[in-house]
Amino acid sequence: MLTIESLNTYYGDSHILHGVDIHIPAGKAVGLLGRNGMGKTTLIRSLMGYVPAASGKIRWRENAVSGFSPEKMARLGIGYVPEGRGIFPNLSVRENLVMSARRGPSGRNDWNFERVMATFPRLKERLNHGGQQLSGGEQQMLSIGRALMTNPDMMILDEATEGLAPLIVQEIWRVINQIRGTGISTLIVDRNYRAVLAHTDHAVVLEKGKVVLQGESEVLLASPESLGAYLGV
Ligand SMILES: Nc1ncnc2c1ncn2[C@@H]1O[C@H](COP(=O)(O)OP(=O)(O)OP(=O)(O)O)[C@@H](O)[C@H]1O
Repeated sequence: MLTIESLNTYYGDSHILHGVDIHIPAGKAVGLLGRNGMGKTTLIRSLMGYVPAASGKIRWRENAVSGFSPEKMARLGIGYVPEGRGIFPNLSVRENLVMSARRGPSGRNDWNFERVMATFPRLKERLNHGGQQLSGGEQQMLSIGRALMTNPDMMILDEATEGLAPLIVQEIWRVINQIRGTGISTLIVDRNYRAVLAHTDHAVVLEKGKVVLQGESEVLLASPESLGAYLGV
């Protein structure tokens, strides 16, 4: 569904991504692992069009989409939940959700307001609160809810559980599981490598902007020593 080939990205003179290849098949969940600063967020920002890649190819459903804007990538069906949450703090929970609502590119419309409410009961109790009045966990749920309201075919979640209380973290993973169960492909970055491996089909490890290890998540989870060198675990 999404294929990245030989991606090279720079910030100024700093060469951050070195020929990265990643494939995310339709309906599959892929985890992106690596220590801080290894290029995970840069990879996501490059593929979404926030940071232009210097070279390489990005294909979505067999179409070349390299150089597309973030808006265009979102319209193609990629829901992005950025690190640090992308919500409108001055709008209410309801407004944040309703303004994101649209049919997916393939016509799917099953993620509507009611379904998002059913998925996040906490948000239902906060509908008229402003985005800035929410707790960190509620903001994260709202950010995921907004992406779901666009009826995407793929969701990208960057550090969705960062800084949240354990119960809320569990709740977020529950929702990620649910999203996965509906056939939406996912690309997941999270510091908790065990949780990532438990919720994905395949995982890719980045070190200094290079893919240094990849494999089936189940296999990597069963032999974490192979990850040790790269994740410091
Ligand atoms: N806007 C920027 N300008 C210059 N360098 C940047 C910028 N953003 C990130 N970097 C550098 O690019 C490298 C990769 O950062 P990136 O945020 O992609 O890593 P990451 O694996 O997502 O780590 P983290 O978990 O800390 O977010 C780091 O060396 C970082 O300092």
